[in-house]
Amino acid sequence: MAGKKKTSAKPAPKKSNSAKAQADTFSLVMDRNLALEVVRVTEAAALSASLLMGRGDEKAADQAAVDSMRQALNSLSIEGTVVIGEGERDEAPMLYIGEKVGTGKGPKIDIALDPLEGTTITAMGGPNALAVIAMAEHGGFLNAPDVYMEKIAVGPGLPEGVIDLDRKPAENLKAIAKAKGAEVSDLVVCILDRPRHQELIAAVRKAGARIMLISDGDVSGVIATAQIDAGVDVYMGTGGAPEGVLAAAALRCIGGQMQGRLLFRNEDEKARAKKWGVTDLNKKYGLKDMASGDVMFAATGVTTGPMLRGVRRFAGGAVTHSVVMRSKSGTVRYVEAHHNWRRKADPVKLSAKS
Ligand SMILES: O=P(O)(O)OC[C@H]1O[C@](O)(COP(=O)(O)O)[C@@H](O)[C@@H]1O
Repeated sequence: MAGKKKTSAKPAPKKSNSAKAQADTFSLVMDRNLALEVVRVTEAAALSASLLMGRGDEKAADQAAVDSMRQALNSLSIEGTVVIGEGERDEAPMLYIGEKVGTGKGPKIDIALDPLEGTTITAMGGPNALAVIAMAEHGGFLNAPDVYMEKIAVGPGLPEGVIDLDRKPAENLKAIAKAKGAEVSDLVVCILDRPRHQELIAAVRKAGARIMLISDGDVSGVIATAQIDAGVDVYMGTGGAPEGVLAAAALRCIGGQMQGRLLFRNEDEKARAKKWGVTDLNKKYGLKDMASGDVMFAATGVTTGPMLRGVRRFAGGAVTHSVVMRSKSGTVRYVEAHHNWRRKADPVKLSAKS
């Protein structure tokens, strides 16, 4: 009958247990190798951007990171597609949304990236700038347009549903404090220091919680909620939607809860979202709506922050500090790499030549 799938008379022989185990091992090894390869990509971007730290030129710092990240990505054995990148093709010539990256031979992978998360931070020599990338199986990331996103996030170990974007800040804080067996006054809320957050800041203060205002970099602001040493209990506020997806990828790996909702300033932004397949403009996205399936996240510090140390350069080399994590295994691996330009040429100088 038309439209009905043919079934073969003989069922396909079942894979023997050992063949299946072999296949699983292969995919595990491939993934593991990729996780370490991916760190080279963020290292390359961070090394390049770090040369422009404190030089007051945001564009140059971003461009340096983009060039190096792209070059490093193209050496990976993957069939990669950028889904969260530097912008749409007509406005971003490199690492634009839809750009194919990698050698083209290898697993089909969707990529969310921000070669320099914290362009202003880097230009000013401030803390906490990162080179960031996340990978997922095809279709694993929300195709978030470059608009704002309202976000709320907490770290692992709290009951599901403890946060809700539709609740007032005071209600969320009360629920988080109760779940932690603490007082609201014990909590620290990380918020981007922006005039648009005046009302939120006032509400959090009225509720009695403490606040850590950050000048930029809400990917690390969200991740901080999952790091005991960072001293942040909850992230609240509005930042970039692409950064929201990157932060969600990280929380999928280390645990935690996050919700996000796209915010549109005009009809053009709404049209852009529709173009990327967003049908419900008011949807409240959970972690898995933003980053699903097996997800990998890697970041290298450009400047020092609570999660990662920044690039340290010295005669003949540099030291980078990175983190790589996978949702499948939950392993969080910190990588301190000592780069020796006497043995391996400085990638920054190499990319300047090409
Ligand atoms: O500066 P705005 O417009 O408030 O946007 C907030 C976004 O900017 C950042 O602070 C920095 O982003 P860039 O590195 O692209 O400049 C993000 O972390 C955050 O999501």
